Amino acid sequence: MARSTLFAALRQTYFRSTLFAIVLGGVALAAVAFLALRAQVEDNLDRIARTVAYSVEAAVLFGDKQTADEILSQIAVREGLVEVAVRRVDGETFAYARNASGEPLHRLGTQMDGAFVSHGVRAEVVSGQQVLGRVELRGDGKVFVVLFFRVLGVLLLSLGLAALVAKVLARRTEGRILAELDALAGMAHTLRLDGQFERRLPTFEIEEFDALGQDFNALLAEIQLRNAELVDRQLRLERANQSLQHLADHDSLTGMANRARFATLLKQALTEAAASGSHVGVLYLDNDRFKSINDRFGHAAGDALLIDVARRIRGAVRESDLVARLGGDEFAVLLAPLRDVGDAQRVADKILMAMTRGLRLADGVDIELGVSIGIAVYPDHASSDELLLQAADHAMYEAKRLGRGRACTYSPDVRMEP
Ligand SMILES: Nc1nc2c(ncn2[C@@H]2O[C@H](COP(=O)(O)OP(=O)(O)OP(=O)(O)O)[C@@H](O)[C@H]2O)c(=O)[nH]1
Repeated sequence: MARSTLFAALRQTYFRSTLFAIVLGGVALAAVAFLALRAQVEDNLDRIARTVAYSVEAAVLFGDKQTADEILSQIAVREGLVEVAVRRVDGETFAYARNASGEPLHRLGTQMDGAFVSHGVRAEVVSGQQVLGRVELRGDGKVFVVLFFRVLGVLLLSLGLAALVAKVLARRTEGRILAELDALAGMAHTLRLDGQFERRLPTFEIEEFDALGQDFNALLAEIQLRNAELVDRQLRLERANQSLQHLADHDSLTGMANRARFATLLKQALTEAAASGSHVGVLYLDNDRFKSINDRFGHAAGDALLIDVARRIRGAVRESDLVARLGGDEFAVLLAPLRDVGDAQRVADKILMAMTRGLRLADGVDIELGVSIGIAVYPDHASSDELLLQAADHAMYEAKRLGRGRACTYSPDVRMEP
């Protein structure tokens, strides 16, 4: 199907209807003008015919052909007749005058007159009750032609003007429709590209477009509302996911990372260290004689101690280092990146220092803190995450064995008991 724009279709309709109206109006007006003029010219010729009949009555009555000819010549010239004749009752021509001219307009007038106007313009020459003959004449249609073409000219001018006004008005209407339709289509297109649903269409002058615009705005408001709801729902879901993820990754008592998270990040750190050739340190911490604290001061006091130990470890390491509670009274610290084993030992010493001050419980009882720390460094002491954690664990037991409250670095030479 051949497509056309709305405006091409509108323009074609305007053009056809205007042309049709102008042609129809023009033909009707030209016909009316023609008939009115013809009636006037015929009236005039009838009047002239009667004047001629009256003027030649005496000449016809007395058979004075010469006088009749003269009268006919004078009247023909004065009234602009092409020819005028007086014929007797038996049809014989009694007098005749012709007033021919060669000019084209005159010739055209004569033809027009012959074709449309003075067919059989006649008047009887009567003397008393007796009919002496009849006058036959043919007018010069020049006046008729001039008048007719003038009327036609004015008519065409008026129709041209009407066509021009119709065109200007059509363009104006078209412009209004185009502007409002453009605004509607432009909005739909822009929205499709940028999705900025807070935009709104202005009010329109054309009622139908205005109704469409208002419906469009209502739809936009609806979409905006739905979007806001969706975004809100998504945010809540994300928050729920984050808190679920946090629960899955963290120890609920101390808020530190749990064993699973520690294992994941340790594996990741070793992969990166293997690629970059750097070191990764693991500190394995176990509270000293924690069982007796539980037994002496109660489980809640033990919990408070675990929370405090976690806080102290956290405070002794860098922000980028990971502190995790592996379970029970065991903690681990992931030191990544790490320059060398010496740095890991310094961090362990810092942690031990942080434990020197005791913990005062809510009931005023003071508890002494103590941790044993095992140190292992990749790639010096182990080649994988599991072996590294195992090495740190072994070193921690070595620290316990050597008297607790100290740090011990993994050494393959020493046989370590778990
Ligand atoms: N309060 C508290 N106690 C816990 C928690 N998880 C484990 N424990 C206790 O922590 C104690 C751990 O004791 P162990 O590490 O085996 O032994 P220890 O008394 O610390 O002795 P050493 O490790 O040899 O110095 C056990 O009595 C556990 O019941 C916890 O979440 N809260």
